[in-house]
Amino acid sequence: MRVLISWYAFNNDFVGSEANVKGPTYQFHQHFFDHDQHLILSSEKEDDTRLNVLMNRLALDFPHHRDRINHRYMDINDVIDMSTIKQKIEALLLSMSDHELDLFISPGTPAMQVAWYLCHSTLHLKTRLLQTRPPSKTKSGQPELVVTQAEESSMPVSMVIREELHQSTHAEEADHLILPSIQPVYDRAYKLAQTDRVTGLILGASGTGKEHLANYIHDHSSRRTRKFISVNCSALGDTLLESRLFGYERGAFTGADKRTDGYFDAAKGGTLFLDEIGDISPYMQQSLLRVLQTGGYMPVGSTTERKADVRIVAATHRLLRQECEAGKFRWDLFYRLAVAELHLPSLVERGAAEKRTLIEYFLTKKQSSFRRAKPLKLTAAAWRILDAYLFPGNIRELENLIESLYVFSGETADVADLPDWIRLPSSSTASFSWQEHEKALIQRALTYHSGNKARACAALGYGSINTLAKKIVDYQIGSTPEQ
Ligand SMILES: Nc1ncnc2c1ncn2[C@@H]1O[C@H](COP(=O)(O)OP(=O)(O)OP(=O)(O)O)[C@@H](O)[C@H]1O
Repeated sequence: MRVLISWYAFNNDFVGSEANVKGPTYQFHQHFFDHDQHLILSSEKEDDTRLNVLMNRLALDFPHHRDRINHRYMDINDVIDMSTIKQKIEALLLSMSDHELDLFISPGTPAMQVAWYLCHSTLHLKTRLLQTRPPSKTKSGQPELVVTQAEESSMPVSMVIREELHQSTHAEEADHLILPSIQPVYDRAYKLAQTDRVTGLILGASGTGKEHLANYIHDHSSRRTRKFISVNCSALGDTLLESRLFGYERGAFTGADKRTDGYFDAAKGGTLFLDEIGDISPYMQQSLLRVLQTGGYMPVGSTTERKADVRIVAATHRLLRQECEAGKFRWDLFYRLAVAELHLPSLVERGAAEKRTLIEYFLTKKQSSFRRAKPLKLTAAAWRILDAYLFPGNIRELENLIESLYVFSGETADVADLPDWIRLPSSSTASFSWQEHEKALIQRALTYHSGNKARACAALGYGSINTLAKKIVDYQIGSTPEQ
């Protein structure tokens, strides 16, 4: 779909309280509009009388455009605040990234125009910058449409950023294995990284690489020289999570003997990764929503607000939309977080060929950390068993398995070197239900480690014991695990 997007011109699109037929928006419709949609942006929060006047006039004079004209309230307090304008239109453009976007830049304040230029040159979306030349400035006496070429040479800032990114991409390349099934996710993540503060929500089962992807976003953004801080939200109760995130003043609670900065301070200028966001309480959902809405936060026990200068990337293994539908997670927070939603597939969804490539990748990658002269080899029989195994713990389980093979095998790993639960699958692993498989695996790990949750958790490769504890409840695994 071809979409035209523009602000309206506060002065030029109006004569008094009427729409100006010589104004840029009207003229565009009269001479050049052949789009599937025109999205007119208003800086107001709601109820914009001027916008209504303009839209009514366009609908009246160009009835065949009527159904194609839409509007969006952008809620911009200060129309010369370039950074806020840029942030808001970045989010808008990313949400429409599947379309061809013509950015009509003639109407709007200079700050709005610069923001269009920056978004066009840094987001790598299918955007064109359009301007109109009024009849008084053309030889023909007719208005002309100009497609503005924002060459990189006219964009020194973004060029510098891109050059640095290019170098860092090379440095990081070895750590990211981007195979075809996740290429589109990483492409979207790259575009997200090019924005400054747009939030991202990564969805995917445990061990699918959510934190890895969040790291990739940070490494490819202009924030990469600052910190990437990862917080496992499910591991901390409300009070602890709140004081860790926002910091606290001296005397804020018993034991708070000195003023302490939180993760929002520590990650200043960088990226804050909120893992297991789906597990936070309604109270913390409200607190985070406030930060995302106001851009500020208050340390516990303080009355002074601090500005939050972080990009938030959140992740969860939960089906967050369903959690919202069930009333367990706030929709308003969901939408604030999910400006860019990224979904990582499980290993089962990624197919046999990619699983093999991942095994080979980790066999090679771990060689140097285990100081082996040659990469570990697998016998054909061991390969057959791994081909049949579904790896419910996804990449993390696969990576852990290769590490344990390096620890316990010689130059070649054979069937006998594989753990029991992989070598001797029970009838339940013949099932292709991911949940059944994971449940069986947890039961076996608990049996194997005599019910010791910490050891079972490490063997399963879960990031925290809380993840395991929750799964035990979710899957209704009894205290006496099945054999
Ligand atoms: N694209 C990739 N290339 C190379 N290694 C990867 C990739 N994706 C994930 N990994 C590796 O897989 C392991 C698991 O990834 P990660 O910790 O990001 O998963 P996760 O989804 O955040 O897990 P959890 O939900 O349990 O927190 C890590 O060691 C990570 O480095």
